[in-house]
Amino acid sequence: MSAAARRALPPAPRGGAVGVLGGSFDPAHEGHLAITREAMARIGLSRAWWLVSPGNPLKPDAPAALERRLARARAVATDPRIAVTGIEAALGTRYTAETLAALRALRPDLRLVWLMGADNLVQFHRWRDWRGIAAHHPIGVLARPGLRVAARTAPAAQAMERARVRAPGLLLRRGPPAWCLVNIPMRGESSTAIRARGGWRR
Ligand SMILES: Nc1ncnc2c1ncn2[C@@H]1O[C@H](COP(=O)(O)OP(=O)(O)OP(=O)(O)O)[C@@H](O)[C@H]1O
Ligand SMILES: O=C(O)c1ccc[n+]([C@@H]2O[C@H](COP(=O)([O-])O)[C@@H](O)[C@H]2O)c1
Repeated sequence: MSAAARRALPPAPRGGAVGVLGGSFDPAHEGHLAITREAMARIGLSRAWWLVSPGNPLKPDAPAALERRLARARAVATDPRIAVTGIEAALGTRYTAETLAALRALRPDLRLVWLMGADNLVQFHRWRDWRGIAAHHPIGVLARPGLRVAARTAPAAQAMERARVRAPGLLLRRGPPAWCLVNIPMRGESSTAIRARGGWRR
């Protein structure tokens, strides 16, 4: 593990439960902040980390420069319990399964809960080693406008049906494999919409 990766690892209290929200954050928006806070409250997380990705392996277009996205994410993440990190670039990983394996090796004491919006559950079955992610980490899937049905019927949702829990508070109690559709108040913000109205240039 490189010194850069260790430096990029955010602090967290020993034995704590940390929500990990990976994303392009191109750019970060108030929706990210709201869903993270809501997920923390519902799941019972003391910290959250935003992993600003070097680039989503399934997205064809390159995002804005990492340093710019990190700076914007830090400006948006005004809650002191949320840390923003570019650790994936330092680790040289862009596949979530590999990133989470590295984080587990760095901090085996933590319970890391993977957080993602419902849009990502819809294509989760296309992620590298998605079953491995679900085997090691509780997963909170955060409601997103227009995606309720698609999330419920997603191939990965069906494949993981037996591991589904109905209440987010059960995720940590039960431990992996366990996932939950977390019914937070819907937030309409998206980075795509911000870019479309010229609020962010790549
Ligand atoms: N409004 C939202 N409601 C629920 N989840 C969200 C919302 N915005 C982002 N997310 C989730 O947060 C994570 C990071 O999001 P990302 O950086 O891709 O932002 P985005 O707004 O989805 O961007 P884009 O429109 O470019 O896909 C993803 O898991 C995404 O599903
Ligand atoms: O590991 C994969 O195969 C994989 C495929 C698609 C997306 N991801 C991760 O999903 C997270 C959300 O991506 P995005 O672009 O929707 O913000 C981000 O951390 C990506 O690295 C991961």
